[in-house]
Amino acid sequence: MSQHRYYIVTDEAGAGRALDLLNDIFEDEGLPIATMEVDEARGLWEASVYADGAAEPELKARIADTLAGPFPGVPVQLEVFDDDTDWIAKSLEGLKPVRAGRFLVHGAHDRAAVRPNDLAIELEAGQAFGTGHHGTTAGCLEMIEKVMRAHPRGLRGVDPVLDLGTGSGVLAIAAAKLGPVWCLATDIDPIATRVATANVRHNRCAAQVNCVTATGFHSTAFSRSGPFGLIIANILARPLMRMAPDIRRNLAPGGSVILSGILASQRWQVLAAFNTQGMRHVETLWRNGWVTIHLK
Ligand SMILES: C[S@@+](CC[C@H](N)C(=O)[O-])C[C@H]1O[C@@H](n2cnc3c(N)ncnc32)[C@H](O)[C@@H]1O
Repeated sequence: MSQHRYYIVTDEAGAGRALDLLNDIFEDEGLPIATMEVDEARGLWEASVYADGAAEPELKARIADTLAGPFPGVPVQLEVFDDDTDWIAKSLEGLKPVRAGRFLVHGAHDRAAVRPNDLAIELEAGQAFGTGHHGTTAGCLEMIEKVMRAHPRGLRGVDPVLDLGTGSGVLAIAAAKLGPVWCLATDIDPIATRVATANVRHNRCAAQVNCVTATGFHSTAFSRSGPFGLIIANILARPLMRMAPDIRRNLAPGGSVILSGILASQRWQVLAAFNTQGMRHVETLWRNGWVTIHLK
């Protein structure tokens, strides 16, 4: 199936503003929205909406309408990815590797950037979200390191880990690179599960990470592998709120939850949904208009 990316080129602040506006309109339709830096020297960023299937002139027009006020004269551009396009590899082209805490997420072309103390995650080409360039992924990487290093019972306190909505597998790989924990990585999208499996192998974490296709908690893999000491879920605010009772049920006593895919404006609603399940807020990280929340 082909995929389309509708995007505008702007600066960092503009990309953040476009991200908020596009999320307000298109989040409910489940369309992935992302910002990324495309030219560090010139300070250029792109804000993009991704959609599957045939190009939709109507969608392009709605995006243009949404952005017309704050971005007068800035055209909405269209890029088409066909089945053979390595779009993650493409999104990594020309981009510097991303640092988040001790992690360095990079493509094969940037192996030389890895420093001796980095926890390097090399992502193979694939059709799944999670290159580290999105604020939610970077926020989760940073939070995973904080939570896993600070646990009073050490890594035993977070083992096993669940990465719900694994995409490229980047967060499960990050958890595995921090130490000897076992991780269940699930995604609703079988293509993502396939890509994650390949990335897990490529990063030599296959003994620690098992990738499974599942919608929410609808799989016996959860009861077989859980309860979990750490649940990481970078999805979107509404599905996360709906899944709050399931997340709580699958959490081990004293366990931690890291949530992302949440706009700053949605933070209180998400916290309320998880407070109702008896969980309390520990810390929030902000990145490019997105928040990453740690609860216990
Ligand atoms: C924003 S991406 C996050 C990918 C990666 N974990 C990261 O942090 O970069 C969200 C992922 O969640 C998956 N997803 C969405 N709804 C889901 C659900 N109900 N159950 C499992 N996975 C879901 C999507 O297919 C997508 O791969």
